[in-house]
Amino acid sequence: MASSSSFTIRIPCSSANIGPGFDVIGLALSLYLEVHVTIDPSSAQKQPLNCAITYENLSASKEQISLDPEVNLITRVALYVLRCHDQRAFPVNTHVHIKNPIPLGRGLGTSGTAVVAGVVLGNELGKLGLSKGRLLDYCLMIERHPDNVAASLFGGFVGTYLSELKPEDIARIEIPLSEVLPEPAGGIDTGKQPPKPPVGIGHCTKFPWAKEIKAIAIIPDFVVPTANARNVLPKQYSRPDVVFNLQRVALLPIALGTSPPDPDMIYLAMQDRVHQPYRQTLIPGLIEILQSMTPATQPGLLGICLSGAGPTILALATDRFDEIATKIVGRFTERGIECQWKLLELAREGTLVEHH
Ligand SMILES: Nc1ncnc2c1ncn2[C@@H]1O[C@H](COP(=O)(O)OP(=O)(O)O)[C@@H](O)[C@H]1O
Ligand SMILES: N[C@@H](CCOP(=O)(O)O)C(=O)O
Repeated sequence: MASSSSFTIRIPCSSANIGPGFDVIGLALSLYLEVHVTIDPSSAQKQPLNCAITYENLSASKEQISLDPEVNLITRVALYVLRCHDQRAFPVNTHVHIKNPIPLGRGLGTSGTAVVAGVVLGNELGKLGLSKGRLLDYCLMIERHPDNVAASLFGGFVGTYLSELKPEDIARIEIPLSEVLPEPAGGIDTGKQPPKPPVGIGHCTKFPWAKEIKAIAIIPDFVVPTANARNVLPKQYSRPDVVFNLQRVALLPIALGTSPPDPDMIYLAMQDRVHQPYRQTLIPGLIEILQSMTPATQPGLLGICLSGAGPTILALATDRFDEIATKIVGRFTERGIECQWKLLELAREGTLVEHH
């Protein structure tokens, strides 16, 4: 009889863009999604798709998270990876226990961590032995901008890009998400083979990070779904706005990698005209909040931006973390918005799997 086994997957959250690096730059931070997995083929319980999900503190989460393995993002992604390798269900009696302290829909990359978790879960359960580069391909079939998933998978401060693909491969990655992920079919296996990702969809480079820099995440008590925050962006940009961002994004890796950090250079390198101005329609007071804090008026502060698609504000600093956070929280409170804040560090290691 097959023996039981267990392992844990630990995925850091992410802050994408860091100002001008829209869909390019990502930062892995020290708040972790954990997925605890046990497989016990000797136990007699019968579950849909052989998988039971439990989620720690589900009642405390304001969002709806499904515990149906066909619907839950983590297990649905794992099922996609397994089905690409002709494995139709989870191993008999798989138990997936999710611990998620990362607030959902706030710009700290929870959908990216869930997608990475699902891809790594599929790889482990199916004993597929996929390389990290290939895992990224699978992530990019679902989360189609590479900044969050690359940071969460590889860790550190990363720059990412998508490859120029052949026309047939472009068609493969542009197919609707509903055709990639198995659609919930009430436990009935349609037997459909999902499309495998082309090889080498996206790539990632790690930049140096100055050891003095820490990240303060000010997390407002409301959700901005990333899809909504992408829908408010224009389809086209003026040349001056594009050049403005290019000039700053070229400076950003040097600015954040130089020790001791230069606050003026970092503040300048974190300015953006491509996404933040448009997202203020969804985040009351965003631009005023960003403009109200500068290294000249706030000692310890290096730079400030929207984290991912928001509404979280990311302030990079070397010192006076409490004071900086309290001021930003106060700006939201004036607008009737409650916040929590967290002091985070760079998560240099990305996703780790530990077998017990
Ligand atoms: N641990 C998780 N388990 C299941 N679904 C998740 C998990 N984390 C995130 N999600 C899904 O991703 C959505 C949030 O994604 P998104 O709007 O991109 O915000 P974020 O900025 O947090 O990535 C959640 O509403 C939920 O549907
Ligand atoms: N580049 C993306 C990043 C989205 O990050 P998230 O943490 O909000 O999911 C964007 O800005 O849309």
